[in-house]
Amino acid sequence: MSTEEKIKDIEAEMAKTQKNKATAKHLGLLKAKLAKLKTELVSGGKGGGGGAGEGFDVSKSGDTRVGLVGFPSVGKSTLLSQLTGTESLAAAYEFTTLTAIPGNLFYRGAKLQIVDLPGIIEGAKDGKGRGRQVIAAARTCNMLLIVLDASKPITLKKKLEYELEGFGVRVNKVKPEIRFHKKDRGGVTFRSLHPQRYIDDDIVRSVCSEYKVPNADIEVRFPHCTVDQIIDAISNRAVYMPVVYVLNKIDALPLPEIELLCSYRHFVPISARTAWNFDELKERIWEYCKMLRIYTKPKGEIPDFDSPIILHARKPRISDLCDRIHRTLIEQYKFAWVWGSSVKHQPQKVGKDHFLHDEDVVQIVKNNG
Ligand SMILES: Nc1nc2c(ncn2[C@@H]2O[C@H](COP(=O)(O)OP(=O)(O)OP(=O)(O)O)[C@@H](O)[C@H]2O)c(=O)[nH]1
Ligand SMILES: [K+]
Ligand SMILES: [Mg+2]
Repeated sequence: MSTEEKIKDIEAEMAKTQKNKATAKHLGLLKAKLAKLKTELVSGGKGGGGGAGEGFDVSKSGDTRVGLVGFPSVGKSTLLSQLTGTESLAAAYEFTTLTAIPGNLFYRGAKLQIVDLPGIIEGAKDGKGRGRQVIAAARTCNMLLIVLDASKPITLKKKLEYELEGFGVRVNKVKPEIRFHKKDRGGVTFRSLHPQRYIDDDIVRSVCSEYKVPNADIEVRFPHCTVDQIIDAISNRAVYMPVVYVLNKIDALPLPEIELLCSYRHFVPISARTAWNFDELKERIWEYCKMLRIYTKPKGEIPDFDSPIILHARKPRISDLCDRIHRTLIEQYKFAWVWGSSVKHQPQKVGKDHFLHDEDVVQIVKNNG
């Protein structure tokens, strides 16, 4: 049986199983199986049946990677061409783009790789179109622009999200606070100090057994964790993806409608064809990429504000900056002078564990200098 067929079988079984307390464990197990099979499809696991998760061969370049995802003919390629100057063929027929096309956007001293992707259609899991490869490529991005056609029903957004979520792409969600720790012995222990409506010992155990985890400690630090969240924690397959919804072809819409659509969270209306509202789009991309600009300052000189070092904001420290500048710099590191919002005094002497903020200026002082 192919992976697609197995997925169909499980979905059929889930559909006919009534949801109640007695079936919760069984359903949880089916969900875990389903998640596992779908991951196989996009990660090129065993036997996906024809090009499973092969993705597209685009080497990563630049400081971050932004993917363009959407239904056919919403204007993804037009957007890539206008935003980066790299020509990607655009036309009025569906599936004009058949592979991934990268372009570069230079913004605030950073180089962002924008990747145009083929259109996705409902049922990517069935291997229709290139949905799977598109999703495999989307998973490698640091953020996504979900491009929507403003003249089409906004409910299409839900269908796209459903496809992405099915393959472990968590759209604008934060990683839930679940501690998952594998052990050598002792079986599976599940703890939570919060009320749990959807999961219990049994369900957690069955998800663990599906993922062949015989021994582990699992602690849920919030109320009413879902089975899907437990599956994500145990399978480690989820990617937490910042997403901006780009509402394209706004030039074809009357003004009151545009105003309404602008008010939705995570939405940016644009016209790719006329490059309307690109300034806001770029600012949003920057915000969602969560990157920091650090300006380095050689002793006795002014910092080079044109070419910052870009760090990714999972709280970078001075030591991360050193690693970016040179592999062995940290060995010669004595201290650093920092100007900016991360310090109280301007400048302030800091150690290598100091956390940096966006636009800090740093002068590194070495042992021998
Ligand atoms: N009115 C209007 N038309 C647009 C805009 N952007 C793109 N289009 C048109 O929409 C059609 C599809 O554009 P593409 O850029 O090929 O769309 P795509 O999403 O890359 O399509 P696929 O690669 O086939 O998935 C073309 O005829 C474009 O000229 C826009 O901002 N306004
Ligand atoms: K098209
Ligand atoms: Mg295209």
